[in-house]
Amino acid sequence: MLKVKNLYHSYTKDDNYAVKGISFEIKKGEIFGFLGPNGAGKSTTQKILTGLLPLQKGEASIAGIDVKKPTEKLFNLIGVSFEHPNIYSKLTGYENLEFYKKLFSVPTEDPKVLLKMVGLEDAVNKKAGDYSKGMKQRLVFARSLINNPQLWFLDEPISGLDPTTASNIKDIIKKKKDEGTTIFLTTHNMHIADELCDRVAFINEGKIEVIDSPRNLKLKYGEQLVKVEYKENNKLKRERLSLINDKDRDKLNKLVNEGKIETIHSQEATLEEIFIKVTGRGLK
Ligand SMILES: Nc1ncnc2c1ncn2[C@@H]1O[C@H](COP(=O)(O)OP(=O)(O)OP(=O)(O)O)[C@@H](O)[C@H]1O
Repeated sequence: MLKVKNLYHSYTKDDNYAVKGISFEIKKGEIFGFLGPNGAGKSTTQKILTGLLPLQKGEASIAGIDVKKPTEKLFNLIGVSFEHPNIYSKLTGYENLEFYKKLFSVPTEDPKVLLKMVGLEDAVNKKAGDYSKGMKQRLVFARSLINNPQLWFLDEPISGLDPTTASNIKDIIKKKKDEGTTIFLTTHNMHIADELCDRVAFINEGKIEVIDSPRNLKLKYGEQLVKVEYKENNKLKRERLSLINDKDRDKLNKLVNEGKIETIHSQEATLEEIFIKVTGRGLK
């Protein structure tokens, strides 16, 4: 669905690159996470792919359409939800979506259905300028679905939302994936990446350091450990035991056979820990 090859971008049009030769592909129906700290080059890449910045160097195509020469056909295929809402403040939520709808030449969704889906049914006729920050974010999120996009760009879709709203937004993303939508998710929130993404790319200083599924990354870079609590001489003991180290495995087997274990938990590495291991820096 999306193919990117050797993409570069320089804001100063010299060899000072914000994006330094990145390549990746996203398959239809996949949720692909673009994970990296501030200034890594995530937004720059997303802006090139959505036609907001010109493609200076490299290749990119969406469903076979060259991003270098964006056409109406390409814009009909994509949806973009930005982190920082860009809306018409003087129009109501409903009017914002009605206006946006007219920009597409493909069948569009009913604005009221979309607004209800993101919990804005009571604010349909309220001026968008009077919406709270989270409401504006949900309005932009709903708006990005108006053309029922095949490739959906999401930039920090749950940042700053309360837990219930965030959970609703995550459910919508999962539902869209089940319906076959391909999703390019930009974030520095490792939890959402871990929960939603089929594969993630770690981007740092304009370069992709690694691309894999969260599960494979955990298996490859994480230590396989279990945390056990057990009683010995009437005292509660806690230990972290490796599943690959023979001595620790023997100890674990002994504790299991003797029936001493009170609690046991696997200790997987988080994506953030793996990111630090791979890039030598944190995600924030
Ligand atoms: N309009 C601009 N003009 C000049 N340099 C820019 C511009 N926008 C971004 N940059 C620079 O390009 C680099 C990549 O920035 P980018 O916004 O793509 O990072 P990001 O990964 O999206 O970060 P964040 O998580 O903070 O949004 C940074 O060094 C940034 O300072």
